[in-house]
Amino acid sequence: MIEKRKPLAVKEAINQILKFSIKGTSEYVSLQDSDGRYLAEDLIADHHVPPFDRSPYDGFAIRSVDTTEASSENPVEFEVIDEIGAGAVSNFTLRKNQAIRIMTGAQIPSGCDAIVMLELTKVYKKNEKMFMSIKRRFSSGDNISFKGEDTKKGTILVKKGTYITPGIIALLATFGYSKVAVGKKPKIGIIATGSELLEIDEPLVPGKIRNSNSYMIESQVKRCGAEPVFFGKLVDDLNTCYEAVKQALEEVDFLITTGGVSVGDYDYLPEIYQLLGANVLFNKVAMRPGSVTTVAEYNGKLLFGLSGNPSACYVGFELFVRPIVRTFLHSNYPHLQKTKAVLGKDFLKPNPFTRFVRGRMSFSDGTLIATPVGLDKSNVVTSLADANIFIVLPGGTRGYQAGDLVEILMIEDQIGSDIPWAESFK
Ligand SMILES: Nc1nc2c(c(=O)[nH]1)N[C@H]1C(S)=C(S)[C@@H](COP(=O)(O)OP(=O)(O)OC[C@H]3O[C@@H](n4cnc5c(N)ncnc54)[C@H](O)[C@@H]3O)O[C@H]1N2
Ligand code: MOO
Ligand SMILES: [Mg+2]
Repeated sequence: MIEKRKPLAVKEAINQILKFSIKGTSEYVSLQDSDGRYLAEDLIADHHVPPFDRSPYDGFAIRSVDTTEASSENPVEFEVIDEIGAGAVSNFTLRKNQAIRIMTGAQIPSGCDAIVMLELTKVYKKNEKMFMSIKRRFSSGDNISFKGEDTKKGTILVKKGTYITPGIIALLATFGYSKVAVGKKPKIGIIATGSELLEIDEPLVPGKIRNSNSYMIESQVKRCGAEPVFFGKLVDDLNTCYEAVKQALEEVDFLITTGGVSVGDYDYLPEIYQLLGANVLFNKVAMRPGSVTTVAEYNGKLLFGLSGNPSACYVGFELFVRPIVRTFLHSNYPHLQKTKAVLGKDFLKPNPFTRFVRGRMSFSDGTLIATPVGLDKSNVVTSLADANIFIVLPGGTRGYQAGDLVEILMIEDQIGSDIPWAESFK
């Protein structure tokens, strides 16, 4: 008799897995290599920015008090006593009606309390000396970029657990982080099972297809910030697969298998979990695609038994593996971001189980549109190329029409969410 599996609600399935989520260790990498990683320590300003009062313009440093009488009819004359570019510091202190020619980024000279842009001055020479005149008044503080106006020393600028973007790289460089503490990438083992699978460079022969899942998973593993370790594609043979799974488990933090997880004659994963003595958390989820997704725990390590069907495999990864990886990486936002969008075209299939329709988001006049892409079948591979969202259609509904408001999960977003999106789902 075929085993009858009891489907678990998606929310329950994710909660079961999260119980086994762990934070990984951290490591130091060079600033350039920290791109796209997750900060393992707060980024703190260790000095004021800017570190000194500086000029935001190319112009002249003056004392505003000397401009009190300046007007278009009464230009006020200044003697130019020095000139400095960014990086240079003037040794002079401004006295009455003196100016220093100063370029953008240079430190404000002592005595100066305002900067006049070059365009507002007339520059001329008299008796071998440089002069300039201005025709308007300036107030103290005009055009000065003050020390600490960007940020003050000691401010926590980015919290640990944040995904490192180019803007954060700029801050890390500003504060001299030549080495950056980041969450260590988990090693994720990948095993593809299936006697029908060909290598990607093999020609097609009757009954066989090329292995696409393991490459897809490798790419998903990298997209979510982990390190893939491919252990090969295996024929459907119990002993071969069991030995490979057992060996791989010793070398990785998490293991993903694809295929062989359903109830068929050559689906050996259920037996492998038994032989290992692994604790199966669930082997059926009330969702489409990916209802056969199985997750087991073995000595604290999670084994993700993803479906062999490409779309089901893809969805299973994003829903179940991604939050575990992101937690491991110290992210404070391990969950997929969820938002609402307007359905771009009819989706009339009734939904006994919660459905994760591969879709693409776009904007139209400021409205977020979610359009299903390709055939909505679990064995379909082509729809994945265009997908950047899952449209979540809750179980027990009769289908949806274009214009309906639907919830979407953003699978290409790197920031994530601290709110488990599945909380509101059955
Ligand atoms: N009697 C039942 N049959 C099936 C059930 C069920 O509940 N009762 N569930 C169906 C569902 S739902 C799914 S999903 C699939 C899951 O199958 P498996 O995870 O056991 O995967 P396989 O049988 O190994 O392969 C399924 C399908 O996927 C293709 N495949 C496998 N690996 C790859 C790969 N690396 N790259 C590309 N394509 C791959 C494989 O050729 C098959 O076509 O079971 C249903 N059956
Ligand atoms: O697991 Mo299957 O993908 O529900 O079609
Ligand atoms: Mg099968």
